[in-house]
Amino acid sequence: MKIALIGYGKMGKEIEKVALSRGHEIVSIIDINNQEDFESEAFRSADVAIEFTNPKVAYNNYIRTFKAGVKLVSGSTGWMAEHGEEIKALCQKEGKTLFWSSNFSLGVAIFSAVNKYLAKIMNRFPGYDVTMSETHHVHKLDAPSGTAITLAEGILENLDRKDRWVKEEATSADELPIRSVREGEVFGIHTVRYDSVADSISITHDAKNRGGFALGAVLAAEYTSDKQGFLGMSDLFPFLKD
Ligand SMILES: NC(=O)C1=CN([C@@H]2O[C@H](COP(=O)(O)OP(=O)(O)OC[C@H]3O[C@@H](n4cnc5c(N)ncnc54)[C@H](OP(=O)(O)O)[C@@H]3O)[C@@H](O)[C@H]2O)C=CC1
Ligand SMILES: O=C(O)C1=N[C@H](C(=O)O)C[C@H](O)C1
Repeated sequence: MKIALIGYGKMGKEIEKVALSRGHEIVSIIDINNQEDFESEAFRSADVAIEFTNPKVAYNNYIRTFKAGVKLVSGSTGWMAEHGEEIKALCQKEGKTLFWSSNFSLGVAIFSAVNKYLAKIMNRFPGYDVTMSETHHVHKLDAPSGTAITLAEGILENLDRKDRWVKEEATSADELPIRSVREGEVFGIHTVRYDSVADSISITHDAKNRGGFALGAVLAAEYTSDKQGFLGMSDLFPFLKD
């Protein structure tokens, strides 16, 4: 498969390694200094573009990729609140294609399913209150992490006594607090914790490197090459749905 990379930072370089190891060809690499390449023949020849940049530029990259007629996989976080509805509509009504996930690692796909199941169970156990925390490297621009927001949404959909997530501290019982820590070069740790007066139950995903995110992104690209619409991990792994 012919793959274009948009963003050649920590994730772009990791994805290049995984893509080459799986027999794919990298036909174009777009970073901040060669934006004109969105119009290049090489970029247009890609079966799929994989985008990992930052919250501020991701939306613009999506629009330029759609204009070039190239299918897109993206892991950029922090853009969804502002542009999510428009991008979904372009995919669902205008024939564009984006596979997006806040976290491409297979471990987080499994963790998300367990998180939703645990939240459902906790409807029967009102003595437990839930909190979340996420820890990442100091270079990260967004907080809470995209993964933490997705996990929080999974809890809100399934646990009746919580209505919304908030940053850091809850001020009422219906709020789900997410604490964000930035330290060193941590790849990404997410914990969901239920506390009662008697005990606590925690589930944690701890990424050991960026290889898992990169593998998931390349698997998503392989899946997306002959699909259309707004896609996510529940399309790639339908057996993890509910
Ligand atoms: N979904 C998932 O599984 C994962 C998601 N992420 C997310 O992916 C994103 C990228 O992470 P990471 O690779 O660690 O970040 P990096 O900062 O290491 O890489 C981002 C790259 O994008 C470049 N860039 C900046 N602006 C543009 C632009 N307009 N067009 C093309 N490239 C541009 C940057 O260049 P320069 O440095 O010169 O600005 C940099 O090389 C973040 O939003 C992060 O949260 C990260 C890991 C996993
Ligand atoms: O910026 C990162 O590094 C990561 N970002 C994603 C997120 O915001 O959840 C995924 C992963 O945790 C690494």
